[in-house]
Amino acid sequence: MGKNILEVKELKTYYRTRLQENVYAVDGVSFNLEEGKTLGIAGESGCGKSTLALSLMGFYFPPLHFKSGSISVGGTDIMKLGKEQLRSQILGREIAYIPQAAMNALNPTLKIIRFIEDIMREHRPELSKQQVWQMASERFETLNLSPKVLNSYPNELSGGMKQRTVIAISSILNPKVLIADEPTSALDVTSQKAVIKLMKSLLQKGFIKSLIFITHELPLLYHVTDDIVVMYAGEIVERGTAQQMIFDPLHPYTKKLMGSIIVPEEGMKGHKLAAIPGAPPNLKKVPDGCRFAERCVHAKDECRSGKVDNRQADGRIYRCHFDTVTLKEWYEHEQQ
Ligand SMILES: Nc1ncnc2c1ncn2[C@@H]1O[C@H](COP(=O)(O)OP(=O)(O)OP(=O)(O)O)[C@@H](O)[C@H]1O
Repeated sequence: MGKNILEVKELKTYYRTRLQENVYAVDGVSFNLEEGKTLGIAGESGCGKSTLALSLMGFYFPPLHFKSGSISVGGTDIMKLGKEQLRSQILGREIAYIPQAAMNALNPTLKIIRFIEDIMREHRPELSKQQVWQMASERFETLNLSPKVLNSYPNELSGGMKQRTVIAISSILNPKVLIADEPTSALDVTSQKAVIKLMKSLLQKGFIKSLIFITHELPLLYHVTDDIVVMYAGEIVERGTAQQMIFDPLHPYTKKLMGSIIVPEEGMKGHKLAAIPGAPPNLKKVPDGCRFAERCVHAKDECRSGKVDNRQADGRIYRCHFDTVTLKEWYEHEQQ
């Protein structure tokens, strides 16, 4: 086993709405990420993926609040740091985040090099403008991006190029963990491939040490990530290798989610999350017992009360009342 770059233990974070209600968007999440590994996060819309990403960055600005748990990046518990320490020592350097639609948030009046200068002014004030230019153009070249991009305005770049530029900027300080939230959505297939290639090359060249990839595009998760976690209603319901999760899911929710791509690889193209009847529970008041029970065709009375513990099987973890033999029997019957 490699060294853990990121360790998350029983993390609980919530939104406090204007009506003073709490939305428990991340509710007891634990996982580790090893050096050199890529972790995919999947789940339907609203299950807490983006909130988990924000929470890992320590972005606790109202309405988002930290409740409990720990987040350790490269051995430092970031929840024990003050806001200023977090900003100057951790964000961008140790852990970096590319939010959804980040490429559309670039200030259109600034040339790309200005964004990099801003980062360097904060983190490497000893560098002159010329040195920043030199460093940025070398980095862009190594990543197969034309250094000419540095002199361009965001709206002069295509969507795919803009996204690759955002990724190159976000990783300029060589963070140990890079979190990319839906980095390929709204891109055509060729641009998606270029973005994936870029992220792989960041890892191969050692500019980042690990990657968290949040996406709805299941085939991408299979091709890009080593492991996948599936979130449901603020919790991780299963974690395993990409191969296990896609071709041999255990948790009934993972099974439904992955249902659309348990077909030969050729047919995987274009498949997105399968529609699952019903809707996830309201995160203001989560039900007792298994949160998926209301939508699970296999649910029994015991699923609707008490605590559901994690189970371990074949090196993976899943949160369900039933053992693998029972689950696999059900799934075999479903296929007949
Ligand atoms: N600013 C906010 N205030 C209150 N509740 C919020 C806020 N942002 C998100 N939520 C709620 O938190 C829960 C988790 O949302 P989140 O955006 O993390 O899910 P997600 O899995 O990333 O979804 P998507 O794939 O659509 O981005 C949802 O119930 C959502 O409605």
